[in-house]
Amino acid sequence: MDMREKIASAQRVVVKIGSALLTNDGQGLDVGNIGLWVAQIAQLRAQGKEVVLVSSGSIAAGMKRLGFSSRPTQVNELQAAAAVGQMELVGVYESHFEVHGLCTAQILLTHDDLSNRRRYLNARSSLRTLLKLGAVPIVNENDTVVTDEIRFGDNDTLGALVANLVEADVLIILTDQQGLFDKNPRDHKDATLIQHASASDDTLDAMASGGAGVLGTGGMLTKVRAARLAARSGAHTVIASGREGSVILRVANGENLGTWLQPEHGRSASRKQWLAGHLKSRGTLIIDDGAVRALRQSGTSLLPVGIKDAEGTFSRGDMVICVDQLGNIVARGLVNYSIAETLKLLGKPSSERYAILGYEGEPELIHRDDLVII
Ligand SMILES: Nc1ncnc2c1ncn2[C@@H]1O[C@H](COP(=O)(O)OP(=O)(O)O)[C@@H](O)[C@H]1O
Ligand SMILES: N[C@@H](CCC(=O)OP(=O)(O)O)C(=O)O
Repeated sequence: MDMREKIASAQRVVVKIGSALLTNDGQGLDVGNIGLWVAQIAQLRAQGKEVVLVSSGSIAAGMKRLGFSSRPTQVNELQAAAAVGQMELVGVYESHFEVHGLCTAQILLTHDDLSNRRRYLNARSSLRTLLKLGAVPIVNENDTVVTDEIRFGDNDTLGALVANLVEADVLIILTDQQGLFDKNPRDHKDATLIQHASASDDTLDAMASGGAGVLGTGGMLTKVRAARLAARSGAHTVIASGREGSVILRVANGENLGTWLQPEHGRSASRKQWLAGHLKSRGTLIIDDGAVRALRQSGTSLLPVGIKDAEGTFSRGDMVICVDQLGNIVARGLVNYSIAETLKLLGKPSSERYAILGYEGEPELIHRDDLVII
């Protein structure tokens, strides 16, 4: 399959729009272009694709509103600018998406939210639900509550983590350059565009280390690293110019624009590798024959009704092994409930979980996206 087919077959797309692009030469938000990107996202939605938008721009918008002539350097001033600007940013998006009959949702995340497994699952569940309900989630860093040490700092990294979180097929990073060049095109007129590379190619780092623009924070290096991070869950990354006409539609429909950074492994292989290599099992679920068949033959999620017993000390988000009643390993996956909750849910239909637990968790004990059949 070539680029055109791989990217064009993507069902779930994360679009990241950087500060360099979102602002009119540093003079607040570029409302006209935002309208054009929104229209393209609306078209992708009409094609049946799910889209999560990761948008920077709050600091740049707040700077204008608060009268800063250059980007503040103090964290508290950056936080103030972000808090003011985020209001305008989501307001602009909301009014543009409304024209296309789409509803938006604001998601502000911190590094901690994604490194803590429980919060990670909560964020993922909210995002999945929003996508299922047809809303367009608009994600930014929660700048108000973070300081230097715990910031993502740049939204490229955030975009990649969101791509991992929602298991996106493609991450499209829009910036003010046509893509990754072999050296910084701002300083070198003879720089040439890299059209296609493996995300894991470490020679890209030296090419990308030319620094950021005036408003952006990461430059190209964070975009290359973001592609590497996105590749860990099998996502493709395309870095392209947001100023190119219909860029989002053209990239998402497989046109050879910008820089395509390809993952080494496909999504399920990446997921398998990650589950196999990175997490220690914290417990075992003994599943009945019907559940074994459903997992093996239909690739379904694992529901509490198919569980005979559970052992271990696992919490929500931990990796557990699923075995049949003879002890043969069937699957491994990330469990949505702790051992105490699982023991209460054993063999029960999902519809009873509220009555049993007193709150509404996920219907699945392990979602099929978090499950690897052995
Ligand atoms: N090899 C390179 N290819 C393209 N751009 C580069 C390269 N090295 C550095 N850059 C710089 O990265 C900038 C884009 O990064 P940044 O300003 O952080 O944008 P954004 O806000 O969109 O994330 C470009 O304007 C460019 O000057
Ligand atoms: N959260 C910040 C974005 C951080 C940032 O500058 O990101 P980027 O422009 O993508 O390098 C904002 O909204 O201004």
